[in-house]
Amino acid sequence: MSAMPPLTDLDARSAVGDGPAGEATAGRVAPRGVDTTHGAILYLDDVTVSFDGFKALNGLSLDVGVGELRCIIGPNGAGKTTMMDVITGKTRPTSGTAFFGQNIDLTRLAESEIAASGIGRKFQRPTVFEAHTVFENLELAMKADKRVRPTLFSRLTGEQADAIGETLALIRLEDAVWREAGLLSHGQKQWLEIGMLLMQQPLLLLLDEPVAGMTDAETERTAELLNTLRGRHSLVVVEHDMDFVTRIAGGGKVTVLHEGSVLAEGTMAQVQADARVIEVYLGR
Ligand SMILES: Nc1ncnc2c1ncn2[C@@H]1O[C@H](COP(=O)(O)OP(=O)(O)OP(=O)(O)O)[C@@H](O)[C@H]1O
Repeated sequence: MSAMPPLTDLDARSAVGDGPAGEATAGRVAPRGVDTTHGAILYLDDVTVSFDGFKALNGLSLDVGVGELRCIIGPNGAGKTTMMDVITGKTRPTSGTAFFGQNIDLTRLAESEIAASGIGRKFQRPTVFEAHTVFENLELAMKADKRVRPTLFSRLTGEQADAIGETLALIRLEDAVWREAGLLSHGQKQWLEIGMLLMQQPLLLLLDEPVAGMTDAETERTAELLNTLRGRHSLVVVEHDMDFVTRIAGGGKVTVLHEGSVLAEGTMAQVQADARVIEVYLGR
């Protein structure tokens, strides 16, 4: 296990880097113009998605508040993935509206534009660059950020190195910083990918079954990580592991989807006691 060098040395290890001398690129994120003055970051209103007449989403309405960690649960086929696909522009609603803040109409933007506007998505399977180190993965993620001035073939600024150091601490991969990502455990790869998303400073983070395939210890650490992110980012987490959902939901809202729309919404205790939720999901 290689020890992590002081962060001041990190830029010296950088394979790619900053722009011409004197051009500040840290603190680099342009205002993205997401209007959240009404307190919500995501508004889905009466969204329907039909696949050849079959309604994967059927009049789905959902608001997520700024800084909220919203858990989405529901049986297989309830429409959870389709909902994420609508938010990220992968699937267009047949009808209904989807807004990021009050002003950004997600149904009119390309997937890349939505990502650039501040929505990050993590799919179920980790997709890290296996041949690169943990550090390089975080660095590449930061530099893939379209809002950052192109910085290939130059060095990291101190601020960028600090940002990587902070993320490493958050995802607890400081001891693995120079390890090839392909050598990490499944859980570590998942954390690294979350870290890669964080490097792009998303306003809204979508996580699809983040603890699937994790050990109990990894699941516990992931719960701690998400609890740390609560309030700093807005998060939507789709998950089937109810113990995990209980741990990250706290007293916050859990939304239960069923047949493409919201069946119930409330605290974990409230939805767990809901007879309809027990019938279609929890009681199975
Ligand atoms: N491209 C598609 N064409 C036809 N039907 C689709 C398509 N995508 C999804 N569906 C259907 O829409 C429904 C909702 O699927 P979706 O994947 O959103 O559910 P889910 O809640 O994410 O399920 P799971 O928990 O199994 O991941 C399912 O019945 C699925 O078969």
